Amino acid sequence: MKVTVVGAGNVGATCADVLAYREIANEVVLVDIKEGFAEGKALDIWQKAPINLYDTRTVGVTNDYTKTAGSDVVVITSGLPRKPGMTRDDLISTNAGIVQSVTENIVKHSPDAIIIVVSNPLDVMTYAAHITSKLPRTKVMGMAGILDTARYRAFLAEALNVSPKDIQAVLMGGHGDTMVPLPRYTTVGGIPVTELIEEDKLNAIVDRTKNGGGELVKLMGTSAWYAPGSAAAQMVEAIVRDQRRVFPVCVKLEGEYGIDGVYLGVPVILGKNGIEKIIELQLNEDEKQLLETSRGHVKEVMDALDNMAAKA
Ligand SMILES: NC(=O)C1=CN([C@@H]2O[C@H](COP(=O)(O)OP(=O)(O)OC[C@H]3O[C@@H](n4cnc5c(N)ncnc54)[C@H](O)[C@@H]3O)[C@@H](O)[C@H]2O)C=CC1
Ligand SMILES: O=C([O-])CC(=O)C(=O)O
Repeated sequence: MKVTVVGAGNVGATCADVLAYREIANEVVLVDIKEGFAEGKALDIWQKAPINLYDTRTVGVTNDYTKTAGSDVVVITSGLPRKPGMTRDDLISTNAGIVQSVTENIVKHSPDAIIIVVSNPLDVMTYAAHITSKLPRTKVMGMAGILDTARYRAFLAEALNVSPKDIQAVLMGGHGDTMVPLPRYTTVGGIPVTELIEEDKLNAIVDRTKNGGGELVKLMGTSAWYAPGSAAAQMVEAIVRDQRRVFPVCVKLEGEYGIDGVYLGVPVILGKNGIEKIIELQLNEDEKQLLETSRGHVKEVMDALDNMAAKA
């Protein structure tokens, strides 16, 4: 299996590293626009192979998409990360152009690839990649839900002093402050989380999860990469190994949850064809309201992108 990662920065290089050392692909091609940058990162990852014992070949290129030809999966991480004081939506004007031009190059050289978008603002960059690619919606998706759920699970594990391995959870909606963690679908070793933690503590964890990206931006001056890069690699693994894993993934909704034409995180089955199935949960009235707020926000940013395109 051949996987391309576009953007050799913090998230892209981390994703490529996980793909290599976990031998998720035979070949990983790293692409960046900065001269020599992807080549250097790929070489560094390759030089780690004799230490960590893996044989995935890692190749770096500067904007040369011929080397990406025939990729089975492509992860797009190219674009600006936010700085303290910015929202993800502030990145739209720069990142939309980058994501669109990268997608054109990808599809030209790997017409059968499944595309995983990571660049922010995530839901709207998934929209940009999907319309540019002209691929079916099952083959163009965004990574955010695994990351947001992982943050939620990590905070819960800390609060309950249990292993994060035993926390199962699902989270829906856009990748932003309006994301919708679902305590009703959160379990700890099979036990509903609501039986193990007080309501106010759980609410505080939900709020911290919603601001999880911003918390790290404030601490580091740029956004996170270890968990995001690993989350994207986990999606690649589910596809190339046809694992049929159940993850929250950003995809274009076409009537599911009563929503049409908006890109939102929902639970899906991920396998060799990409999105194998969208799972429709029976949400209660409160959850439906939260999802509707999230839909409204993502739709506003999608409209902003359409307006930018109309003026261009
Ligand atoms: N979906 C999610 O949950 C997450 C999304 N992100 C987003 O991922 C993106 C990347 O973040 P980082 O890796 O931290 O940023 P970074 O600045 O470390 O890396 C971005 C890389 O993209 C490259 N690039 C820019 N234009 C390009 C083009 N046209 N072709 C190829 N490469 C190009 C840059 O040279 C740079 O090396 C940001 O938009 C960030 O907001 C970050 C974390 C989580
Ligand atoms: O916060 C950011 O800008 C990057 C991101 O999406 C995240 O870490 O959740």
